[in-house]
Amino acid sequence: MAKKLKPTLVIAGPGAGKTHYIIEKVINKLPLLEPHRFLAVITYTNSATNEIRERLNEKMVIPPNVFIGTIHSFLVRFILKPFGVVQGVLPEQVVYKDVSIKANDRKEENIIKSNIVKKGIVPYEKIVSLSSNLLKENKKIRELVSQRLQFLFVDEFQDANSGQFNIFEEVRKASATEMYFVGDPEQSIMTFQNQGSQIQTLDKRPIYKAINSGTIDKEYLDSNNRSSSTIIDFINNFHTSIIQQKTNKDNNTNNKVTFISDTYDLREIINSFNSICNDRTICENNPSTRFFLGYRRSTFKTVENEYGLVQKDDSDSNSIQLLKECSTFICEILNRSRTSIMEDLETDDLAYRQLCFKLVESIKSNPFINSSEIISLLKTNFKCDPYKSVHKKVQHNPDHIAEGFINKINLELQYSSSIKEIKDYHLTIHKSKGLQADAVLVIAKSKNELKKWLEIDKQLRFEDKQDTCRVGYVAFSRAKELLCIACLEEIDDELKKNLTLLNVDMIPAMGEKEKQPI
Ligand SMILES: Nc1ncnc2c1ncn2[C@@H]1O[C@H](COP(=O)(O)OP(=O)(O)OP(=O)(O)O)[C@@H](O)[C@H]1O
Repeated sequence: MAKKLKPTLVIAGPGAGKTHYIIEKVINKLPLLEPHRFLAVITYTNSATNEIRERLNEKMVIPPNVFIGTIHSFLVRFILKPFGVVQGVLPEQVVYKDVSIKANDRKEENIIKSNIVKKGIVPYEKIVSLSSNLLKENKKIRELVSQRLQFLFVDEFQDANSGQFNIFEEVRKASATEMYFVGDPEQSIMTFQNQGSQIQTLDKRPIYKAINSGTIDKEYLDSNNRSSSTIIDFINNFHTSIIQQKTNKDNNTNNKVTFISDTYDLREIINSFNSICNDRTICENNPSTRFFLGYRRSTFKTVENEYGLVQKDDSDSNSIQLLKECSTFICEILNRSRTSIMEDLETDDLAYRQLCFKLVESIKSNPFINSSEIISLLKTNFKCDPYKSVHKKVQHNPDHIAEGFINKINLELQYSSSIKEIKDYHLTIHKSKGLQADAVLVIAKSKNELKKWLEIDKQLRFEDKQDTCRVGYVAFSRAKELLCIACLEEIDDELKKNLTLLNVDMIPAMGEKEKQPI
């Protein structure tokens, strides 16, 4: 009998090169990939998908039986498309979209969701449960999926929720897929996914279930190719499963982790951070990239123009991406699948793309175009009514969807022209995941938030359902050479003592008068 395939869980901290690891592994496995089977890499963000694709592309022509994409696109392609219609859980034509439902309770919401699925509108969050049910209830489907998948890689595994983990478990049980999960439990910040009552303490989350599972092999990567030794020593205080070693030989800076003290004023904090960056007695090298991080988007919003900070957003600005955005917008606003729109218009794929291109061009040529103008263009070109709703309790606001689309395209166009010159970004800590900068300023909005960020008691970190302590960890670990921390509220002596025990330097803020250039 063939040896049972055990998945491997690779636990790796920040800067360990998780993407690098996956790319190397994929390259090693490709010669073994059978032509009728697939190698799939599941990522959690579009930027990670693009990075893996680009980096593989540099080394080879990516074979057609390699899939790289988000968990939702993976489930649609490998489970819902091939088995959803034949099993009668989905109609022939479907559109997958974000849906907002005004229901009185959870039960009514679920009934509405099931009703609209029958009409071909599949809310994103249903993708996981529909796929999971198909696998769980049908052994044959499990086997077929596993036979089709020779290799499965999951990046950012700490972000997999229980529903997704159950799917990987079903595939594992079918025993034909070699699986690798790569992640960092300390960067598990699930509260962001809006999972409400489903939020669990860290030890109950899938990555910990996997760590404690006898059916999964474990590997630990303890290198950090990103940060200086002072920053690594600092973040090592917090990690619940790894003590990292510095491996980046080119990063020899020894800047101390710094707390900007004696001020709670945002402008004073920013001025002080910039002056530390410019002071060669404190910051050895001139940082060429700087991140300004806060929990909320609004933290730096009021000062972004004053300091020339740019809000960093997920975007990729090539024309294929723009066309994809446009097609998603059209399906979403019309509540129809791409295929059914094309069938009604009696056009082919090329003509459909030309129509999409027309919409993008209309925004390019007039950035001030408004939602009603876009909707009117859409009605003329696609001969459909965007105001037709699918269910009276499912919110459908075409003007809002159109505004979102116009903003997105404008942002991407603007981003593509400015990306090369901009070096200073302000972003939420959640958005900074996976990214890095030479110098990082992290601002806590309150002393309680800061206190949680600095928590070193492993048990309390485990129990933090809100993930506040891990959000701090993600922020701290973005820094390559200089890490500065500040707080918008006065901190007490206990916190000061904690900072000192963590070997953090306290540097008093400079006054408003001495405003520093970036
Ligand atoms: N094996 C390696 N050799 C040299 N440099 C590497 C290696 N792996 C990664 N790096 C570099 O180290 C830095 C951090 O890597 P990367 O961003 O891939 O880490 P990560 O594990 O994804 O971190 P995070 O969890 O914070 O997202 C990058 O500048 C990357 O180019």
